[in-house]
Amino acid sequence: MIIFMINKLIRKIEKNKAPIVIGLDPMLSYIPEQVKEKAFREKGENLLGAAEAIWQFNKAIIDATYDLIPAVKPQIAMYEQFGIEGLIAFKKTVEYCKEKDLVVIGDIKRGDIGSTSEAYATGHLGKVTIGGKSFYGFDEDFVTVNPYLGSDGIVPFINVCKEEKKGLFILVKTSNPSSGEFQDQLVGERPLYELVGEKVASWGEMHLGDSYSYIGAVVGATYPEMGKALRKIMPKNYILVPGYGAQGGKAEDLAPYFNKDGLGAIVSSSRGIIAAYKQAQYEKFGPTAYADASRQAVIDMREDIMGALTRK
Ligand SMILES: O=C(O)c1cc(=O)[nH]c(=O)n1[C@@H]1O[C@H](COP(=O)(O)O)[C@@H](O)[C@H]1O
Repeated sequence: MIIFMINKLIRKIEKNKAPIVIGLDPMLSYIPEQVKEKAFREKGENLLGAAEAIWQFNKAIIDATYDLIPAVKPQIAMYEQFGIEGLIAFKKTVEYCKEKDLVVIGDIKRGDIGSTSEAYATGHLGKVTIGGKSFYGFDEDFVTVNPYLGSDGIVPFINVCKEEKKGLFILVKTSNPSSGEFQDQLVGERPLYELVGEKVASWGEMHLGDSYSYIGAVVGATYPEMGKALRKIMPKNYILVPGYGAQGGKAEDLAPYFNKDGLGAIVSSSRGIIAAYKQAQYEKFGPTAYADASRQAVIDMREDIMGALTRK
């Protein structure tokens, strides 16, 4: 029997005691020289070589951490910047993570009108039919989506999720400094992010896995007061919480994003994990043991967050 990915995600979070996700955002500047040199030697100092370097970099980090974590979140822009070669590295990364039984959240932040959204949803979560056969495109388990175009943009994604037993994380309140420019605007007396949160809650009620909906939300770690309010508004939606670490989000601020059952949120960190070897704290590993530094950073992040939840 195929189970909803949200149920698998929760099961893995509970098993690993780790409500965390590693963001695979491989900027070339994060990749140690020896990895780049080898890739350039083998494939050329060009788009193909760069794509090879990010793939090899990802693979080593996945190998060093997959037993500790429930999920990864590759951010597609970091691959797209290398054109088709980068997208092939994205696809290889998704496939490899799935082989390691990780839940893959494709951070693609799509949102468009109906038929175009349908094509995005098909390409990233569903399958296309060609002749008499069906083919999966990128085949992630969840994707991030932007709700600015309203239901027309979101419903095609929900339909594919229902069919494929996959899921979404819809942007509700983002972690970046200017997120308030639009998201905090009052509509009547309510900020827009709360209205979006209510809509996400109602989509969630209609699309439940076991205990939680497969329609999740994104709420940045950098706005804990808003996180607290949104937790109440969206009790059954899983919240993806980016902004921990590099953007300043702290573990002690994260407890309100979780429900009383200890579930309901998954905290994301990209640079803080994949470029850990560059931080003073992990200096002893050096660039050659970059994947070991990432493993240690995952262990530390898990302890930091679980510690804050226990003190809650
Ligand atoms: O959807 C996201 O993941 C996301 C939403 C948001 O509000 N803020 C945010 O930073 N992100 C993503 O989370 C990652 C942040 O990376 P770090 O700041 O390095 O942990 C990037 O891939 C962002 O695109």
